[in-house]
Amino acid sequence: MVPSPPIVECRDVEKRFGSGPLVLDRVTFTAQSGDFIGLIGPSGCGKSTLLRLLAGLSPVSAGHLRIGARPPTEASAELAFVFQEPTLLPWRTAAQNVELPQQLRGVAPSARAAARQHALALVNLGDRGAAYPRQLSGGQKMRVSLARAFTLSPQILLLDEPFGALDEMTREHLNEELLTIRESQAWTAFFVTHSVAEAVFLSNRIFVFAANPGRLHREIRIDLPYPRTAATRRSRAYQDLVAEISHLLRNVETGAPA
Ligand SMILES: Nc1ncnc2c1ncn2[C@@H]1O[C@H](COP(=O)(O)OP(=O)(O)OP(=O)(O)O)[C@@H](O)[C@H]1O
Repeated sequence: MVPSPPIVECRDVEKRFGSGPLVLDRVTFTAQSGDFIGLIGPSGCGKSTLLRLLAGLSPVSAGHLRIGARPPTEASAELAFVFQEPTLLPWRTAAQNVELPQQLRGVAPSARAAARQHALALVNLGDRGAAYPRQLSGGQKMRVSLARAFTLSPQILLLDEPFGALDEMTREHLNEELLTIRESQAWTAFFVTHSVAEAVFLSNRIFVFAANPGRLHREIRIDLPYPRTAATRRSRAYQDLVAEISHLLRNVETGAPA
């Protein structure tokens, strides 16, 4: 069988801002369609910067970065970005926030309405479209933010600590919902988190970054079967992986040998 071409090809990518220090040093990996890649590492190791490079929001300083064989700036229509802050416009309802990207792209109102309703239903907010952000909980606002990203039918979903500000229970629910949504959607995810447990739960691959300069230190495959559920968190295999990767991360943070 001929292997399918990677959806992301990143080879010897370097990044520095202006004449500042090297932020990312020779980062090399490929991602296959459907990968769920968790990015973890010490503060300042360049995780968010890598997402911005993938999104074409900032140029690489050196190296080769392609999204579906194209430079990131030519692939922006295939990407959606979800940030830690839900970034909703307070004067628009949840539904109006969700449809904003399509409105900006000139999509006709009837097609917008259908996509909006579908996306809100996906995140279990089908009946809250008329609510304003101030009337929603933190978890619901993040669901709206996810729904807004899904209306773009992205091939690649870039998530920068999307659940970092939420309490643990809400975060665990949203982790499970995200994986359920993934069963019906074909996106590839890059998910930045400071939580090893969250990264292990969601990902089939974890990239552990080291800092100064930021670099890809180690890749770990997470072979736990999908669908993953609350029972996954109770499993020995899951807990062992969380312990092992937490230990690795502590060593990366303190500079001890891995
Ligand atoms: N626009 C910018 N101009 C200059 N330096 C920047 C810019 N954006 C990021 N940096 C620097 O790049 C380095 C990596 O930042 P980045 O936000 O990518 O790290 P991170 O791993 O996501 O950190 P954290 O886990 O704390 O969010 C930091 O030293 C940061 O100060």
